[in-house]
Amino acid sequence: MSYQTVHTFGVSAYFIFMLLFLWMSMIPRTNPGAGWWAASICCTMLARLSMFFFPPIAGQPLAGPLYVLFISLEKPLLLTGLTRFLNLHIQVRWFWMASLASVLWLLAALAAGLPPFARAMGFCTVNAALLLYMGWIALKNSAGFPRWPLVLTATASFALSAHWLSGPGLIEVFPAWARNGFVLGTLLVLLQYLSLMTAVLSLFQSRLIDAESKALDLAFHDPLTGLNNQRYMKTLFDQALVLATRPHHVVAVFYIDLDNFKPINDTAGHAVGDEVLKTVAARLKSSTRSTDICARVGGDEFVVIATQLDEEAQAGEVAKKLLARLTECIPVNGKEYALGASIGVALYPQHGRNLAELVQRADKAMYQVKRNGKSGCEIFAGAAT
Ligand SMILES: Nc1nc2c(ncn2[C@@H]2O[C@H](COP(=O)(O)OP(=O)(O)OP(=O)(O)O)[C@@H](O)[C@H]2O)c(=O)[nH]1
Repeated sequence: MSYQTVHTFGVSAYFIFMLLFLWMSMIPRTNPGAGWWAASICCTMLARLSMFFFPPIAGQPLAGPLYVLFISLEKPLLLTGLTRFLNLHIQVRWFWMASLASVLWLLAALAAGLPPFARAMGFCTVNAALLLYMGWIALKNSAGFPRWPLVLTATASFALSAHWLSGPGLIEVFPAWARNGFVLGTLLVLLQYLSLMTAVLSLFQSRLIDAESKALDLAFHDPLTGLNNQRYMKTLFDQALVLATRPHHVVAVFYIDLDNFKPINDTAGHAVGDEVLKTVAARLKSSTRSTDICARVGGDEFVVIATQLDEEAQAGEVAKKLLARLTECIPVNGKEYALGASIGVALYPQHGRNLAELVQRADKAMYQVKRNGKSGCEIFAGAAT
């Protein structure tokens, strides 16, 4: 591969990568690292461009300084991008100081008239050390981030580190390595940036999926107890009715209002009240079948729908079971809290043909229990259970 071909390929590939990183940095909430990496690959591209326009083989005085300048900017930008991506609290000024030290070394070595090998060795060692550090932090902090892209970043960084470290020695022994080394370097840099790009996109994708599932969860569930919310209860009830095609099939709606819940809030605090509500929800779930529907429809109000009962009498048994579970003491932070529950029951199809009717009648039956002194259960129309 000719000198021009190597650098044309490098510059073109870096340019495309730079555009992609720029694009990623503009997508809201993609990742703060992407902008830094757009800047760092821009420096790599400019470093290559300087080699293209001022080839050192033609003895151009600008080639070396421009290359050194852009590479010295690239490494701290690259590392800063990684610290932003991984949300690390590392003082990035050390990266800049290391890069500055490598440039100062070059100037001092030039002034002292040191041979090219010695000059290059100091500069390359600093770059190799920064890349080694980059690989190490990518590996060490990959938990909670896309693992395989970061392992690839670390691998490419370690390989590039070895490449920088061995470069001056190899060029001394095999001068042709100056060109072959650029081919290898270009491929490794591309691998490193490709892995970073994959990491940004994978993280973005997993955050999107998380946000979507959280939004869905909020749309269908009560955030405190995790039970279904009122809207989703209606959907589930409609689905249950479609399945309720067996003759004599009964669906029972239980409207549950906790008794004396307010005093718990007032004396022990809202946080304890929340824990009590969560325990109530867990007890409702554990006392019903997986095909039944449990929903929180108000502060201390719940609806349970038993979807697959064979006969009316079973509804009374379920109500008693729920009452017994809910009136057991609830332990929170080492203290026990006693609750009661008033439960009204309405049956499908006897008491209503749709959920609104059934809930309204179960609610009416629940109020009858409250009027009769609380903590009990009653089927709509006054039939005692
Ligand atoms: N901790 C907590 N309390 C809530 C929440 N939502 C509503 N509440 C409270 O629940 C209480 C419900 O009021 P009531 O039903 O009158 O209380 P109660 O003492 O059970 O009254 P009875 O039903 O007549 O026995 C109110 O004090 C609300 O502030 C919540 O999410 N968390």
